[in-house]
Amino acid sequence: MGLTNQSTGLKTLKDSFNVDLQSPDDIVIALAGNPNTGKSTMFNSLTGLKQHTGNWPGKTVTNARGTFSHNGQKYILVDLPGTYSLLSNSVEEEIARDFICFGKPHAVVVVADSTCLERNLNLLLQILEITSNVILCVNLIDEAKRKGIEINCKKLSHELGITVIPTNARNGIGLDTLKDSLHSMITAERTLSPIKINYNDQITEAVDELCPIISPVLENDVLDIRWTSLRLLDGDSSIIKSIEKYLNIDLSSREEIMSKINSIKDDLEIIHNINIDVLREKIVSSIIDTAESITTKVISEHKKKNKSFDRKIDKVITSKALGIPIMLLLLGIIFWITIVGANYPSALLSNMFSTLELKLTDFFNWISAPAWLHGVIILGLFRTLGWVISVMLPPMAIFFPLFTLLEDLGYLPRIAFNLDYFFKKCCAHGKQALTMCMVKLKL
Ligand SMILES: Nc1nc2c(ncn2[C@@H]2O[C@H](COP(=O)(O)OP(=O)(O)OP(=O)(O)O)[C@@H](O)[C@H]2O)c(=O)[nH]1
Ligand SMILES: [Mg+2]
Repeated sequence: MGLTNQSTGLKTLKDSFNVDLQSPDDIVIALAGNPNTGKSTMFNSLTGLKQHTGNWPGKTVTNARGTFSHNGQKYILVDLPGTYSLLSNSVEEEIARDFICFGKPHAVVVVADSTCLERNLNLLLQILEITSNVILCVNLIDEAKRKGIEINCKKLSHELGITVIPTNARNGIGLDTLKDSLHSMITAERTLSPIKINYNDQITEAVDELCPIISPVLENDVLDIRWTSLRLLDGDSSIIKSIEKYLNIDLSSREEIMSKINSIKDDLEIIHNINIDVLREKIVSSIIDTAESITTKVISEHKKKNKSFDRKIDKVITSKALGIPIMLLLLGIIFWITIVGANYPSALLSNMFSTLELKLTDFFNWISAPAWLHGVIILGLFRTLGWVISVMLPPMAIFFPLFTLLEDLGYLPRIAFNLDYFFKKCCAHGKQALTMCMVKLKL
């Protein structure tokens, strides 16, 4: 397919996404996927950078960039925020969608969590509607193995019509194969024809009717016309804004397009009883059905005792009745251990600094240092440093390991789940509780 010749989007990449290509031969790769699937871990392994990673969803909130070379070819890797779809339900979804649509990366590597493949395929299928240059990394294979889940990657590749690589981003397993596959993709002459989502007849007819109207307006090859038509029909106003922002085309002022969209929508509602909500529901269920049918063909699950035990624990710690009390109790215990436990090392450190201060004062007296110098260095700098260390260090040294323990046990996403209801009330998301927690502690 010779992706090195692709030039569309290079200007947009630099101007809008701050991805500066040193040479026109540089290849831009986007890392996309559901939250918490190991994208940043893979990004760090490939580029040697240190993007923030952790065992809860929603850590990466903006695009991060890094580079690596393979077989003499330079690759620019862009780590996108984790998203469950590209239907612009959140800012992260818009960031990821806009980069894939308008940044026109040469290829997209979708990092999927192999322990819940079906949910991850929903996003993959949506990305395949926008671009065919996609490689799927079935990540966390070690976790899948532990849970008795077996994925037939060869069959999955055949079903999807794209390259599928089993990976363990934490240990770097499969990353060499990924680099080789990227190399083959950019040098290959053949065009990929991956699987497409099958929508019902009424939706397909509606899209077919809108495509010829949209096609001459949008620049050649910039956006997939069918995908764009579907977004316009399902009332996604953010795509109109993004088209204006990145392509400088104001669709909302094109009378012929807007009236055609409205007349198709009216026909769908009057003739087929498909209003905008039903249309969205049908689009989403077509994606889910396709993902489900593929998953059942490629996955085999051996029931393991520990899996059902995990589920039982999950049911209790996220239940309506016990979820919040258990969370408050656990966080209360951690808070108590942090505060009470920190008192002892704090007192020790404080005593140590007081003794040291006396000794240093004796030393200053011995050398007959002026009072102002003693005031600045000992009573000012040294005493403040001593206070800060004795007060701040012990709680941090206790809290962070405990927080890491909760993270490794997988409890943090459960906290986000339990708090989601309350955060939603103020137009936020439960996962922000964890980010808030980290920011508060860093302060
Ligand atoms: N066991 C195992 N853990 C992994 C693997 N890949 C990543 N992880 C862990 O999974 C967690 C999430 O990884 P991240 O790289 O932060 O995930 P992300 O997809 O960037 O997450 P968001 O930015 O929130 O979307 C971290 O604790 C990683 O160490 C893997 O292959 N196996
Ligand atoms: Mg990340």
